[in-house]
Order: sequence, then structure tokens, then C-alpha cells
Amino acid sequence: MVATIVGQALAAARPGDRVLVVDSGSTDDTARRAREAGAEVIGGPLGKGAAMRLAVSAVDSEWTCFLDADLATSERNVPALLREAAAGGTADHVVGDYEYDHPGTILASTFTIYEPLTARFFPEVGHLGANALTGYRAVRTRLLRAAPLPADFGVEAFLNISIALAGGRAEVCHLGVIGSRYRFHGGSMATQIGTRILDMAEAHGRLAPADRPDWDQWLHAGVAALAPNAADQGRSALLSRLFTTVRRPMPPTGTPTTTHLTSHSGI
Ligand SMILES: O=c1ccn([C@@H]2O[C@H](COP(=O)(O)OP(=O)(O)O)[C@@H](O)[C@H]2O)c(=O)[nH]1
Ligand SMILES: O=C(O)[C@@H](COP(=O)(O)O)O[C@H]1O[C@H](CO)[C@@H](O)[C@H](O)[C@H]1O
Repeated sequence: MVATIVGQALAAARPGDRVLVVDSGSTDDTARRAREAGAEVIGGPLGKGAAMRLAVSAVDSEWTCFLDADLATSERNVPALLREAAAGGTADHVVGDYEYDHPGTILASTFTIYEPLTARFFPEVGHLGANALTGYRAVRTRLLRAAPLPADFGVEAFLNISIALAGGRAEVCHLGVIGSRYRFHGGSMATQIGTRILDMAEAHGRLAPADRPDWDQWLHAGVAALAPNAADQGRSALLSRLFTTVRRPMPPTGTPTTTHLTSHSGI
């Protein structure tokens, strides 16, 4: 499967570009297939963000384009569309939105975990399309070096938030219909996304540490609601369950502590 996206990247590449595949602890034939397709392959640790971090340390181009390995079909060349948007506009971060080839696909953790938490704690991120956690995006490389990327699936939430906080301008680029493997990660992906946002909210003084257990509980309950449920009969039942989840009240939030600010104020 990796050969498809490598072929697209090679077709989109310009002189000086590198097409890198980080083989992050895969146990299948990914490395060989990627090499045979024409990519440079570097061995890396398990974890999506860890793989992306390694790639960032290996490039020196102005832009870095991230592409998921499991693209099976697409109407147009995905990296070429991302490059075009990056080169032709004023954005620092191009977020690739796309249609799934299965029209019933519901991005459950995106809309029950990522969207509500980001809207609550980081409203400056704004709306980044229907698939804000997309694995297809281009970022100005200097913005990727400001802080190490988290090792897990919280990496896209981290990018959306940290680039917005740094004043980077995001733009959504439409990639058409993409066919890829879709799997439920047993809640671990949703937990990683939510935990990353809550960690960042605490680190940026937007969530008081004393309130964190209530938010962890809110996250935990949301993740539990995402698991496939035998009682769901079709898409409507699943959606209805997710809507109930989205509407559950968020914990009240106290004022984050600001003692470090007053102690430096000199007043
Ligand atoms: O340890 C990992 C896990 C994932 N990935 C990359 O992250 C993408 C998305 O992961 P996955 O397909 O498991 O998630 P999904 O897109 O189904 O939510 C994969 O295609 C890989 O390119 C990776 O590099 N290392
Ligand atoms: O499978 C998908 O399309 C989503 C997750 O969908 P959900 O909202 O968890 O159902 O995965 C995206 O988000 C991950 C975490 O940010 C990224 O790493 C994937 O590349 C991206 O496809």
C-alpha cells in the first residue's frame, strides 16, 4: 500500500526535494516496498508522532509535507495539491481535507473529543475543515522545530494548536475523495488526542491543575462512548449516541493560577 503514496510523492517532487518514509517499527514489508517504490527509508520508533519527529530532524527544506502511508486511492495527486496550496498562498500550515470513499465514515474522536476540547481551550485554532486531524498536511519546517512533536496520535492536535499559538496561518486545501484503510483504535487514539489537548491547556495556563481530574473524567467518558456498540443499528444509531456524547456538560473551570505573573509584576 505504501507504494501508492510514494509514487504520488515522487511525481510531485521538484529538484532538491526528498521523499522519505519513516518505517516506524512496522512488522510487515513496508520498508522494502517503500524502497522499491523509490523512497529513502529511515528506521524509526513506533508511534506516529515519533516517526514524524524523526522525519523533521532529517529535512532542511522550507516546507515539510506529511502523508499517511495507507492511502489506497485518490482522484488527484495529494502531495501536488498540498504543494500548490503552500506555494501559491500566504499560509504557514496547509491542512488537507478530504472525502472518505466510504460515505458513511464518521470521524468519531474528531468531533466528540478534538473539536469540543479545542473550541473550549484554544478558540484561536478556528475551524480547519471536516477532518482537522488529517494526516495529509504541509507545514513550514521552522514551525515544526519550535518544540518536539509528541510521539503518539496526539501529534496532529498538537500541530493545529501550537502553530495557531505561534501565529501561524492555516488554510484548508481540498483533496477530493481518498480511499484508505480505516480502523478503530480501541479508544487509544482518542485518549491520546484528548490528553494532548488537556496537557497543552494546562501548560498554557488555560486549565487549572486542580480542575484536571474532572476533565480527565470527561475525556474518559467520551472515549468510552466511541467504542463500537452492538446495539447500534446503522449509522443513525451511532450518530445519535455521539450527539448525546457531544452534548454532555463540560466541567466547570476555575480560574487558572496566575501567582507566577503577580510575583514578577513588581507591584
Ligand atoms: O506507529 C505508527 C502509527 C501510524 N503511523 C502513520 O500514521 C498513519 C495513520 O495511522 P492509522 O492508519 O493507524 O490511523 P487511521 O488513519 O486509521 O486513523 C499511518 O498510515 C502511518 O503512516 C506511523 O507512522 N507510525
Ligand atoms: O482515522 C481517521 O481518519 C482519523 C481518526 O478518526 P476518528 O475521529 O478517531 O474517528 O485519523 C486521523 O487522525 C489521526 C490522529 O490525529 C491521524 O494521525 C490520522 O492520520 C488521521 O487520519
